[in-house]
Amino acid sequence: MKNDAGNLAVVPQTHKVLGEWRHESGGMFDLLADLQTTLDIAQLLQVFSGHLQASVPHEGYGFHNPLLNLDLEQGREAHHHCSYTLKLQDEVLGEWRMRRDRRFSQADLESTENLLSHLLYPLRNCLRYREAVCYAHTDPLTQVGNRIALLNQIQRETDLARRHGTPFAVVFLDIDHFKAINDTHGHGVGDAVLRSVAHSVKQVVRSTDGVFRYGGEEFVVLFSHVGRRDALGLAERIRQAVAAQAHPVGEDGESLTVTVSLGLALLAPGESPMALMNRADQAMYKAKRQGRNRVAMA
Ligand SMILES: Nc1nc2c(ncn2[C@@H]2O[C@H](COP(=O)(O)OP(=O)(O)OP(=O)(O)O)[C@@H](O)[C@H]2O)c(=O)[nH]1
Repeated sequence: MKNDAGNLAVVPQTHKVLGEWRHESGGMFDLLADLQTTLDIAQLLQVFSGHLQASVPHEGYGFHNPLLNLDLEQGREAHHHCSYTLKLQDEVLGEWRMRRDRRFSQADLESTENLLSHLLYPLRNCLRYREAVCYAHTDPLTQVGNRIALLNQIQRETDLARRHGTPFAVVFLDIDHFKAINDTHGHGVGDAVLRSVAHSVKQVVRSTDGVFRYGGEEFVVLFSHVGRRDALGLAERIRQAVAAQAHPVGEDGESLTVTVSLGLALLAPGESPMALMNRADQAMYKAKRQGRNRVAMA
């Protein structure tokens, strides 16, 4: 693959762009208006690519921002590519990549750069919006999804599972005797244990599976496309991973371990997300009654 452009920082050049783009297609004002119509990054890039096609036909494009975990790709692979680091007032917004079968000429690159300069402010708005949504859906202590995020996702996953006839499992997880950890070692250690349990769970599950803090010392994990046997295996792996983790409690190298009780429920025909969660919660209490540090099925 050839990079015809290299990595350039695109900065807004409104004047130059206005003149050239109006001359080339007369579509500049449509572009500016269309770029204001969405706060969704994928949609924004689609709109942008659609406008760019008129002057610089391309087979595919991508946008990457590792800090925000964004890796969007559209279209197909092609032999030639160009990429631009998009910057606005020293803030790196991400990298725009474009691919096509034909080599990019100097005029193509100039048109691309000109149009990209109009993408910067709308793109920054989208990124800010995404950050705000992310923040509102993230538990600040453990950095996993919070209860709002859970309720949104469980509804979505239940709908999808029902539509496609795929299995869907919910795990309720509660740290055993967590109050005693707080009482003995203080809330700072309790908080550290919560963070590290969340981390252990995330290490076990796929990145597409959702991990959420339901509240206090309770977490919920959603397993899409996972049947009963695999869900049981995953819940058991979570239990083992948490139990294997040592948590430092002082300066002298002292550490403690914790265990978790897990309740597992699989979506039944016609069941609501709330009913499914309740069954998983009840199964978790069953695991507690049976002696803790175990997985119980609903
Ligand atoms: N450090 C810390 N503690 C919390 C947080 N949220 C809830 N807790 C504590 O979690 C503890 C939960 O205790 P209990 O509900 O009695 O349950 P448990 O001690 O884990 O006992 P079992 O669930 O029966 O095994 C309480 O002491 C809460 O104060 C938090 O964000 N940080």
